Amino acid sequence: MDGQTVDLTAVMRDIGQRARAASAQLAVTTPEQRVAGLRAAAVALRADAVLILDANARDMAAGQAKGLTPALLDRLRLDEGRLEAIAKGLEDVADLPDPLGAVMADWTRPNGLRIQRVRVPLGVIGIIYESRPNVTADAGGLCVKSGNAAILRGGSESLHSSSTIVDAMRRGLVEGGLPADAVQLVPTTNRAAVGILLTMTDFVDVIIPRGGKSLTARVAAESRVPVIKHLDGICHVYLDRAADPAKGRAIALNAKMRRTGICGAMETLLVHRDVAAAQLPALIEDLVAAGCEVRGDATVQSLDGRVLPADDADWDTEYLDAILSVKVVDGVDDAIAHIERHGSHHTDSIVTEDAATAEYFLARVDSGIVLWNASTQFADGGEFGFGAEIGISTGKLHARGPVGAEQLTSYKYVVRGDGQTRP
Ligand SMILES: NC(=O)C1=CN([C@@H]2O[C@H](COP(=O)(O)OP(=O)(O)OC[C@H]3O[C@@H](n4cnc5c(N)ncnc54)[C@H](OP(=O)(O)O)[C@@H]3O)[C@@H](O)[C@H]2O)C=CC1
Ligand SMILES: N[C@@H](CCC(=O)OP(=O)(O)O)C(=O)O
Repeated sequence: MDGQTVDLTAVMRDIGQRARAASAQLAVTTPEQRVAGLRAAAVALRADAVLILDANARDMAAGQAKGLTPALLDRLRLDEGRLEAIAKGLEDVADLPDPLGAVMADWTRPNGLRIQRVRVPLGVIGIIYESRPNVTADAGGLCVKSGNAAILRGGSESLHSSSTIVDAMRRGLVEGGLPADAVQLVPTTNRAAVGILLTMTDFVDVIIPRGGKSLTARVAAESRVPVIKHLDGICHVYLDRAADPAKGRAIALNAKMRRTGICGAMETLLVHRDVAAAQLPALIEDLVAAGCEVRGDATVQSLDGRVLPADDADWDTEYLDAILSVKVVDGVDDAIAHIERHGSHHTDSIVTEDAATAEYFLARVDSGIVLWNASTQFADGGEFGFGAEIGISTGKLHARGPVGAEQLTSYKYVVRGDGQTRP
């Protein structure tokens, strides 16, 4: 619909109304129906492989013409293997334990009233995310599994790919007995549609923004719908005085270089002053050999001539690239203070053999995920056993860290009496 004169508000309200109706239907489906719908959606994705890959080739050609970086093109690209992984992902989500209807607490009051706290869907979830077609299927699938209707607004470069994925999913959902409108895609790249979505309080229960600074600023300024933030990851690894050098080396290299463009990649390495000279040279050697640019404070620079100077802006930068800032700190309190000041409450890790220092760090660093002797790249729903993820919540309300099907639910109280009235 891009390029046409359309009443965007009417389009978005129609999407909202359909989503609301679908969410009411979904909320009372059985676990078996949702499994059948998701499995049928996976079958439909496989059946539409040629169409989807064709659409993706068009997105890729436009992305190349637009000058997208290799990392962004890789994010956008589908092939048969990736498409199969997406379909398999839907089946994995289908096979997860059903999150709905679980009785979380159950008690009877002296007056005989029986009260149960029961897990229910959130309702309609609007998800705004980058040009990554697999997120379209993962997010739609997790919403359906948890009985929610999804309104998906993927990145503009992925519109053709995401449209064909959503078309296939909707057909599959219907074949499986679920409403097609359980998953809808905003059919335009016009960012005004995002603005409308953020204010559709009658139809949308939760907004999940998954992206960087520009999206953050807009959502903070305009959203009237409650938000579960999935924002930037300025993630740290702290090498403590009691760090095992081999673990530190392996973790730092993996945290930075396994995939540099993801939100869980380490952006700043903090090193205890007492071990900087002993541990940093080998670690910098590994990073440089792997193609990483290292920027550091004066002490770090003195240890290796290839280290470029870091300035104040580096500590607040999410490079999403093969660049790392390294800072020497005076101890765990200094590291925690740095993370509090410059981090983004996403994922932070300590490397140490001292259990007391590790527990001190884990208790005090205020991030969705805190790790001990493990890479920040484990910030991922799949790695947590959630089957897939919407992303990593960097907010504190409702859900923190990886958001899977269970995190897309709320609860309500079901009270059963036999005629009680309140005195
Ligand atoms: N916490 C998490 O789970 C995740 C966080 N991220 C973070 O996302 C960032 C990288 O993503 P990036 O490629 O920059 O994504 P962007 O923030 O550029 O884009 C994400 C989505 O937001 C939309 N958007 C961006 N700005 C606006 C605006 N002003 N108004 C309306 N819509 C807008 C984009 O639309 P359009 O296509 O029009 O640009 C796109 O759909 C990093 O900071 C990364 O850490 C990424 C993945 C997961
Ligand atoms: N959590 C996922 C990556 C999510 C993510 O950051 O995606 P993107 O920024 O689109 O590359 C993972 O660890 O694989």
